[in-house]
Amino acid sequence: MRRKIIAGNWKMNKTPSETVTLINELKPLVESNDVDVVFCVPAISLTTAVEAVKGTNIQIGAENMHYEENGAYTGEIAANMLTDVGVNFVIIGHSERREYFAETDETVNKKVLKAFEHGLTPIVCCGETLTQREQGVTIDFIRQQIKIAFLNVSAEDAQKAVIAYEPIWAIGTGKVATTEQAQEVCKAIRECIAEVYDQATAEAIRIQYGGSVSASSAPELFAQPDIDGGLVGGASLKPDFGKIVNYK
Ligand SMILES: O=C(CO)COP(=O)(O)O
Repeated sequence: MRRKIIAGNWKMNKTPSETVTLINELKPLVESNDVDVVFCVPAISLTTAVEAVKGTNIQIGAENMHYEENGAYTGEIAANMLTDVGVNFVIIGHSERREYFAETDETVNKKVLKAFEHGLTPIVCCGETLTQREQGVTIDFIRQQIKIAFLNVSAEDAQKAVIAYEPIWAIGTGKVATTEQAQEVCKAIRECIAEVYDQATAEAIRIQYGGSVSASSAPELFAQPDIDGGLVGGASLKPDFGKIVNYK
C-alpha cells in the first residue's frame, strides 16, 4: 500500500517572517503519522522553513531548481544548494513555470535527472489545458509529458518519484476535476509508468492530484485507487490544510 503524500505549493506567497508565523500556525493542524506532509515554499524561505519544522514530521520542498550543477545562471538555484539547507523535495515543471518561464518537457527531464543525482525527490507536474481536454487528447498529451520527463531515469529512481497530475483548467479556478476525471488520468499515468518500466515501479510511484483541492473535495479524491494524495495551492496557506491532511 502506497503512503499518501500531501504537499502544499505556496507559490509566490509569504515572506520569510510570515513563513515562520504560518508554519507555527499549521504545525499542530497537520500532525499525522499516516501521510507524508510537505511544504513547498519560495526559495528565500527554505532555510527558515527547514528550521521552523524541526522536531515535526513535516518536510520541506522547493518550488523549482536549475538542471545544471552550478555556473553562470544568474538568479538560479542549484540542487546541492537545496540539499545543503535540508530540503528533501522539489516541484519540477509546474504548469506556471512552463507557461511563464518557458520550461519544456526537455528541461523538466534534465531537472528530474539532476534532482535524483542529489537525492532530492522530484514532484513532477503534468496536466492538460481546457482546449486539450475538449479536443479529447488529454491522455495522449499526459503520456507524452510523462515519457519525456522520465527519459533516462532508472526504475529504482522512478519508484521514489512523485507525479502531480494538475489539469491546468482546475488550478486556482475553484473548478476541481471530477473524481472520475482525476482518477482516470492518474490511472493512465500509472499504466504509462508500467509500460515504460514495469509493474513494480508503477505500483510504487506516488501520483497526486492538484487543482483547487479543498477540505471538502479531498476525501473523495484521495479515496481513489490511483490518487496517492494532493498538491495543494491556495488551501495550503490556510488552516484548511490541516483538514486536507486529516481527510479521513
Ligand atoms: O497549482 C496548484 C498546486 O501546485 C493548485 O493550485 P490551487 O490548489 O490553488 O488550485
